[in-house]
Amino acid sequence: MATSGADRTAARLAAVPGIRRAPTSKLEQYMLAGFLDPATCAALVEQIDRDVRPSTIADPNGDEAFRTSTTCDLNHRDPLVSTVNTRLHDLTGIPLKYGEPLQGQRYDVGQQFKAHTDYFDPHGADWETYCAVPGQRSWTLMIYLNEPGAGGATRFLSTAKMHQPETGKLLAWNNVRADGQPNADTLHHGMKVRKGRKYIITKWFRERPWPWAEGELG
Ligand SMILES: O=C(O)CCC(=O)C(=O)O
Ligand SMILES: [Fe+2]
Repeated sequence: MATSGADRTAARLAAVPGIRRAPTSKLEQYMLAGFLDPATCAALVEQIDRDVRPSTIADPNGDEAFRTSTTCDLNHRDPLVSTVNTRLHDLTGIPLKYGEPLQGQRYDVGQQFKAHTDYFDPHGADWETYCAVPGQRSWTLMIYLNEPGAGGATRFLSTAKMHQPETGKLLAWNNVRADGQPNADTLHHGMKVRKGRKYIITKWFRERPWPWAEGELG
């Protein structure tokens, strides 16, 4: 049976020239500067600006200000989106069908995504809605598309590391531990932008295939 291959992703990432592993045993995390060139980043920013909606969260916790950014559902029939998506899959070694559709996120001044994990709570009310078909999220890949004037770092609480936005830089981590359970040490905070705007793209991988529409993956 085909599998997502997510368990082999760390070894594959570790072999990428120029990549750095976060110096911690708490989570598997990698950083790669300049993964996307500035022109590609700028073109993605343009696409995000054309079509944003308020960002959402699973299992709302009553805090209306928990995630205040906007989100763009990128169009996978667009050649640029499709090329970037394929590159992210090649990097991880995870087949295309195990990926969620690529999203863009935009943060204006004062907007943030408070400390959260990207995996879904298996006991949460929204588990069925988000995970019945594709299962849990495994890896997260995110890429900074620009450098806001101030603020907008991604802070990992378990390592106390603040990842600063740098155009084209990729950040990757495994949301699942070696024993298959969600890794709470992946808790992270998309910090408030203080000046300018912040743009990123986010790619999440699943344990099982995503229900892609016919022809959408090319
Ligand atoms: O904006 C960031 O730095 C983090 C974004 C994030 O954690 C997410 O979209 O899940
Ligand atoms: Fe996140």
